[in-house]
Amino acid sequence: MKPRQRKQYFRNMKRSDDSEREKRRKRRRLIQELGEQRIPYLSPADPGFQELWDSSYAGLALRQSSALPDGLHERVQSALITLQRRGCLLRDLVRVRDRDVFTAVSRALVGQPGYTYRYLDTRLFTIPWHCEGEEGQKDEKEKPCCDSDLRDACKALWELNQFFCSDVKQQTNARGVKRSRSDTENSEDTPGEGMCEESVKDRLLEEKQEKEKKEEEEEDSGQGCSHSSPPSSTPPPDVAGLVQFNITIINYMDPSAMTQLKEEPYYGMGKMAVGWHHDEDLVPLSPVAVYSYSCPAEPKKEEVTEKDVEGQSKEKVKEKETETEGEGEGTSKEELKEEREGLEKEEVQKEKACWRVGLKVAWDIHTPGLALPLQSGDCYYMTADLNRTHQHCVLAGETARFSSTHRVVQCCTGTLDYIKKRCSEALENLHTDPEKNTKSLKSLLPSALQRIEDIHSEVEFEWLRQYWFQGRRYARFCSWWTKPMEQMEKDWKEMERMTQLLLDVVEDENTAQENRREMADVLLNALTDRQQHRQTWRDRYLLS
Ligand SMILES: O=C(O)CCC(=O)C(=O)O
Ligand SMILES: [Fe+2]
Repeated sequence: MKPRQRKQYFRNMKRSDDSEREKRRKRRRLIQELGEQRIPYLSPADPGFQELWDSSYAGLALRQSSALPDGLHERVQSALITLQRRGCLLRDLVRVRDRDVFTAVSRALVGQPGYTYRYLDTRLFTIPWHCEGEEGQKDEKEKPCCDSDLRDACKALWELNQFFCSDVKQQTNARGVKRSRSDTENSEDTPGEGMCEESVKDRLLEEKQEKEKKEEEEEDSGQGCSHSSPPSSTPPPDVAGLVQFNITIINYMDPSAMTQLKEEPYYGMGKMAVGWHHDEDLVPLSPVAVYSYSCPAEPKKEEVTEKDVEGQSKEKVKEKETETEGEGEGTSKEELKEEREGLEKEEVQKEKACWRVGLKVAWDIHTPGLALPLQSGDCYYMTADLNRTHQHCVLAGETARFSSTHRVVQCCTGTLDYIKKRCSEALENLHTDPEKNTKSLKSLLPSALQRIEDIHSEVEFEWLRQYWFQGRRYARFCSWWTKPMEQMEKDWKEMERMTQLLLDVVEDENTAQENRREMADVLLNALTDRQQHRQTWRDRYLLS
């Protein structure tokens, strides 16, 4: 970071502290205003549900389980169970509003070898999936990186991915995604998964205020649009007519094992497994495809099928009817009203037994929310700019449930190939004298030194520490990352060496005075930044 950038960085940090405080104050005030009020939301049984979907949630598509080949369901479901049985699904420690929290759902990232996915300050490393006809990914010693059980599981997820790649495209073409009225609105990422307590409660009203403020600012500056364009190296989401999903995050949660699920606070939709969020780190406008598999958690629950659950609640309704009839003497208006309310409650209960995805328009407290129930095997797609203009959450049902969420992750700075290239670039500046076996820096140009120190920090904080923190927990099942990370650690040690060499130059009285000052600047900035970041990571380790 250049000194000017550094100042800006700290100024921004201070500003974001101030705005956090300001937001908290606003939040408290708004919570009071909102009181017990709830914003309406619609479910399939409500009149106007389809119209609302068409008008305000047009980028959402449901694919019922029957759209997938039977064999694929079986393979995918058994793959998900394998991942869970093998202990691959773990709760992530993510950062939300300067705090480290565990996600309620357990997760694993499966996808293109060497890819990572970054969300809420946490980088996940892929368990590689295996393509048709391939023997299985080999690690550097040419041994398969996972055992055959896991390989088959990942292969099934790759197959599902292939299905989604072509099906999403067809669905989008067939339907011709209508532009929702929110298309012209701006959105900003709000804290996502793992979002907790007071944070969700007030966000909606706050969003409205922020949006108004933003619009004013934009009018002032004459800008129409505030979201940034994709980096130029980002491939388009759809190459040659195909959507290229490159990773999937597997989610798992058994609600009976969770004691503290948060209530959805704006609409009263029920308990949330994943709080309101936009998906992060995706190629702009790329779709997301989700496979939902609800399964009985405990062996003893295995006999209770969804049909049984439905049957049971019908039984109860019947019992009620019988009781009322049994009273014989005719029913008063009040009694009828109570009766109806009782039945409505039953309906709501029944609806909440099912897992659902909840959607809302970002920056909007007028459009009703949407709650879409998902039967086991159902899939849904979020297409066009739904993920940008809307937020989604996952509402827990009664059974345990897996989901496989396929995405087109930005790969410009998140792949092993990318970071390896960066390391080589930095190490090119290190010269080894073969005779004396001493090392020295080739270029002492401040811009070159700056670039190297930036790479040094990137390797340490975006890769090594992220890997030590959460990534290497997968090494037990899959050796794919082990060697590359060892190599990266060696490269990092060389970079530490280079920083030491730079210090030697700066301390050397024979170095020209003018250059010394500039070099010292670069060095001091890098060291101060790293010291701060290292402290943040120490705190994270202590909490984990
Ligand atoms: O499980 C789902 O249906 C979606 C989960 C989700 O939103 C996510 O993982 O980002
Ligand atoms: Fe999501």
